[in-house]
Amino acid sequence: MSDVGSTSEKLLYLESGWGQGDILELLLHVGIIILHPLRLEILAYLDRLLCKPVETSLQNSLTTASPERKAHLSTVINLGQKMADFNLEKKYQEQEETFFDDGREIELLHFIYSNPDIETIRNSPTKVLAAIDNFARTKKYLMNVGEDKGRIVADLIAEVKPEVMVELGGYIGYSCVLFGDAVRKAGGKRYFSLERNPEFAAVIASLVDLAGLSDIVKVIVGSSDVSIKRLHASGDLKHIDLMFLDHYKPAYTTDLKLCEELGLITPSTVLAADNVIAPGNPPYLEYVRSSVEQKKRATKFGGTVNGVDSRFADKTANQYLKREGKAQLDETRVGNPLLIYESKLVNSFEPSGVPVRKEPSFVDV
Ligand SMILES: C[S@@+](CC[C@H](N)C(=O)[O-])C[C@H]1O[C@@H](n2cnc3c(N)ncnc32)[C@H](O)[C@@H]1O
Repeated sequence: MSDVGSTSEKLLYLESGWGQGDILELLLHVGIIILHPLRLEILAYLDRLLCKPVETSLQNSLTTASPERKAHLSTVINLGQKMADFNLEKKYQEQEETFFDDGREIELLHFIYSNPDIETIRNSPTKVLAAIDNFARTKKYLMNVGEDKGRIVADLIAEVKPEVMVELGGYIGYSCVLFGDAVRKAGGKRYFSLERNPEFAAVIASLVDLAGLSDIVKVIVGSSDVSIKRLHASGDLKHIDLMFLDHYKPAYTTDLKLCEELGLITPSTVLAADNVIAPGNPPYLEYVRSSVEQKKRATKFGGTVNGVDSRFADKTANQYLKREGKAQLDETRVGNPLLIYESKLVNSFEPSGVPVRKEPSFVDV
């Protein structure tokens, strides 16, 4: 243990056969594991709350790590609440009992295309987003990521510069237009928007075309797991540099594990997951924060086939029941238990102005 605390640049190397006992347990508990083809590198990094006394030296090991090593970090950004003031003028309409799939998505298209200034909107992602926001502020609520949380991911795109980005859950295309534009500006090649509802997917495609982003954005219609497998099998998707998870909450974990199993997620991948605090996604948070040992232990006991974790409220589990029927999720997926994620909570606001409730035990970064 003292080796770890006093190590600034030196990294510990462990052969992939496990069982190194307490020291490993400690490192897995507090650290990031950087996966290497031949051996596992463990780069210790402590949350402020977890182990303050050795924070500095271990932080140094992070800051002095070579760019190559840093590039191997798998990162999970969990979008939560930011303490900046929310501008009430930007507040979306209240979310009603039925807040999507009631015709409002097509209404949105009529609203935008009947704008007398439509020709000035064309080929401008910013103006398309403003038009969508205008609808959601003055007409009906839309379940978009919105300006505040959207900016966090757009900044992340500028930093990560993904060649290929995937979003799970496109809805009417707000995140797709915002992030597709950001990926293009960052020099990226492809933005895949995976959307199960064909009507919503058609709305996305229409607004992507209006925004002039058809060269970079590809809208994929179908259930995310099926689409991921097909894109991988066809060779169209070989690696995911950045993934935005914003679809069916119980599918966050199963889809992430699928991507891990297919080798689409590597230690350089960054994940941004929306709504993990509110409405909340305990199984996903648990998975991305688990140690290798915890994951291995969990897989021994197995999951349920085609089941939805009982921690999800009925409302979440049945959100898409009307169209899609009962969710079919393969909860037996094991993913790649050797991947460990560094997890950060980024605070923000819902577009309705509601600050997402903070998780009691979480560390802000
Ligand atoms: C919260 S909305 C996405 C909002 C969008 N990302 C934005 O910010 O503009 C969730 C979307 O995920 C879609 N969805 C739900 N389950 C899905 C699945 N398994 N595969 C693909 N799309 C799914 C829904 O149809 C819905 O349009």
